[in-house]
Parts: sequence; structure tokens; C-alpha cells
Amino acid sequence: MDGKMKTLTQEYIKTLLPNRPQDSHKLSFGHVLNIAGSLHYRGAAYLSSIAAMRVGAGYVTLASSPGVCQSVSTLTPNIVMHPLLTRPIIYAEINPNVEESVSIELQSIDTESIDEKALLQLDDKLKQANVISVGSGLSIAQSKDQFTVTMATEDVIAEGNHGFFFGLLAKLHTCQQSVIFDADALNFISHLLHHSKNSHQSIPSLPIKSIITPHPKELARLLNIDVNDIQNNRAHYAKIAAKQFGATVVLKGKNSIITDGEYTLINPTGNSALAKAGSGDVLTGIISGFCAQGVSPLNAACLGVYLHGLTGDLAAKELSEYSVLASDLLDYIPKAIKQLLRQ
Ligand SMILES: NC(=O)C1=CN([C@@H]2O[C@H](COP(=O)(O)OP(=O)(O)OC[C@H]3O[C@@H](n4cnc5c(N)ncnc54)[C@H](O)[C@@H]3O)[C@@H](O)[C@H]2O)[C@@H](O)CC1
Ligand SMILES: Nc1ncnc2c1ncn2[C@@H]1O[C@H](COP(=O)(O)OP(=O)(O)O)[C@@H](O)[C@H]1O
Repeated sequence: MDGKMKTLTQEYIKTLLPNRPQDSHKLSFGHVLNIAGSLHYRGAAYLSSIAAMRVGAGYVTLASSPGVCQSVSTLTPNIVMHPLLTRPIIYAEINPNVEESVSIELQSIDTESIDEKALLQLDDKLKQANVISVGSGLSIAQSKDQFTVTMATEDVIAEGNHGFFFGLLAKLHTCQQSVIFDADALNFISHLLHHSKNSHQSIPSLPIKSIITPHPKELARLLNIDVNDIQNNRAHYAKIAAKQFGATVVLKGKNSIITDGEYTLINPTGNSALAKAGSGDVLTGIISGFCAQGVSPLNAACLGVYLHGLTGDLAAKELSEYSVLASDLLDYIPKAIKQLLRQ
């Protein structure tokens, strides 16, 4: 590949598919540690974990709150669960009908926010995994709509998974494996860079083999510019982000852009069937599954984006662009891989 922007072709993509030696076992095909899911976004943890296995990863561990792990394990027996410590929130409720001296009742509610102590639970897993994906559905703050009354503890609720994520970023900083940052991991980084009280402090740089997978709004948040500017000059801003974050960038949307700052590719596959909640979580799983099998970050991003789009094309042919669900994509991944292999 030279330095100009090229359109991905099926012939080229086929050459990126990792081998499947017969003299192998599950760990020959890699171990994904997927840090994903939250109270509101359990599906994202499921979709990203299963997609990684569907493209050939040998082992996927899902690290999340016990509630998310429980939900995902009822949906599939294929994922290994690593429930993380959460912190219940104590909040005070004022009963306006009762005199103030007796009106405060302490209650606890489980928002499934991950405790910073859970970072210790990840040490071994971070060593065992050969790729880490973080952020799909990992809500950075728990929304307040679940709480009838919140008062002194508002800060705690707004803080959500921030403390955990900040500690995780510091741990990942020296990580040699591929690390994929998706969705709320990106929103968290944007928050730290542009909105946090401590935004003057530098955040740890991303690991050396990072992939970031923003949709246009997420990239707009990361670069702190308007989303229309991004859409009017997608390749330019994707390259700026690649250089700024030292990462391979997948700028999602129709004709996704993939760039490491030097090489820039544009994807021809996919259709409006993919414009459905959860399809980005499937993409994250696909890319992490290929990284697990030893594919380099740039090649895994190209292969993943092309295959994800092809999966959407095959699914739409049978189900229509209207009716494809993100979970349907999981069933069409094998058909897309077979098409690549036939070619
Ligand atoms: N089943 C699940 O559990 C799901 C969980 N999800 C999780 O939900 C969390 C929030 O993600 P969201 O992306 O919904 O919320 P965001 O607030 O990050 O993004 C939504 C905003 O981005 C804009 N946007 C998105 N794609 C765009 C495009 N191609 N061009 C221009 N603007 C665009 C939208 O207009 C909207 O304003 C993430 O953690 C994500 O992983 C979602 O993936 C949906 C499914
Ligand atoms: N109209 C479209 N044509 C092609 N691909 C699309 C289209 N709409 C969405 N996609 C793809 O679907 C995925 C959507 O991801 P994302 O925006 O993160 O959604 P979610 O967070 O709901 O999963 C991306 O890979 C994007 O490129």
C-alpha cells in the first residue's frame, strides 16, 4: 500500500484473514478481554463478546458488573465471565411531609458503577489477554432518571465509572497488546481532555497498539470540533486523530475511513441496515477477534470494517435493509467469512 487513500477490495481483504492451523488449541487463536456493558447497556457487552468469537478468537472474557455478567450468561454459554466489584450508592431521601429532623432516610441503590478496587481484579486478566477491548456500553456516568430523589450524593452518581476508567487508562498506558477503545471509552477520554475540572492535567497516552473506533459525533467530541466539520472532511480529521492519539482510527459511518496517520483506506461495504443500535458494538468485537489472532491493528481494522459491512450486505439481502438487527449480524458473520474464503 502506498500513502494515498485507497478503497478496500475483497481480493486484498482476503489476504488479511489469519490462518487456522490444524495443530492448534483455543489459545492459539487468542484471548480477548472485553471490558464492556453497564446497567443500561447490557446488549453491547453481549454483541461485542460474541462477535469476537464469531470471527475466530479462541477465548473471550467479559469483565463487567455482576448484573451485566448475569444477563450475558443467560444469553450465551460461550463467554467466560469476570464480574467486577461495584459500589452501591447511598443516597438520602427527604420526605417533605415529615419534619426535617426525621425526614432523612438513607437508602442504597445498585447502579452497577464499577469500583476502582476492581482494577486489582483485572491485573491477571490484563496479563493473560492478548487483546483488550474497552468501552462498548461501558456507561461513563449513570443517568439520574432512575432515581426519584438525589441530593448530596449527586456527584457520586455523575461520577459513575469515571474513577475506574481513569485507573484503567493508567494501567493500559504501558500495555504491549492491541487495545480497542470504543464508544464510552472515547467519550470518557473526551471528557477528560475537554470538560473535566482537571482537564489541564495530561491524561496517560494511549497504548502503543491502540485502535479507536469513533462515530462522527464521538470524533467531534475527541477533537472538540463540530460534527459537520468532521463529516465535510472525514479522512482529514481521521488522520489528525490518528496522529494526535498515536492510534489506528476507524471513523465510522457510510464509507468508514481507516487510517494510522500514514496509510488511509476507505471501505466500500455496508448499507443502511447497519444504522441500528448495537451494530458498532458488533464491529468492535470483530476487530478485537482479529487482533486476538495476531492481525496488526491497521489490518484488523481494515478486515473488520470490510467484513462488518459485508455481513450487513448479506443480512440485508435476506432480511431487507429495514429489518436487520445488530444481533442478526452475528449470524451473518460466518456467511461473510465463507464468501471471502470462496473468492
Ligand atoms: N444494546 C446496547 O446495549 C447498545 C449500547 N450502546 C451503547 O450506548 C452508549 C452510547 O452510545 P450512543 O452512540 O448511542 O450515544 P452517543 O451520545 O455517543 O451518540 C449519539 C449521538 O451521536 C450522533 N451520531 C451518531 N452517529 C452519527 C453519524 N454517523 N453521523 C453523525 N452523527 C452521529 C447522534 O446524532 C447522536 O447525537 C455506548 O456505550 C454504546 O456502546 C449503543 O451501541 C446502542 C446499543
Ligand atoms: N448507512 C450506513 N451505511 C454503512 N454503514 C453504516 C451506516 N450506518 C451505520 N453504519 C455502520 O454501523 C456501525 C454503527 O456504529 P455506531 O454508530 O457506533 O452505532 P451503535 O453505537 O449504535 O452500535 C458503524 O460501523 C457504521 O460504519
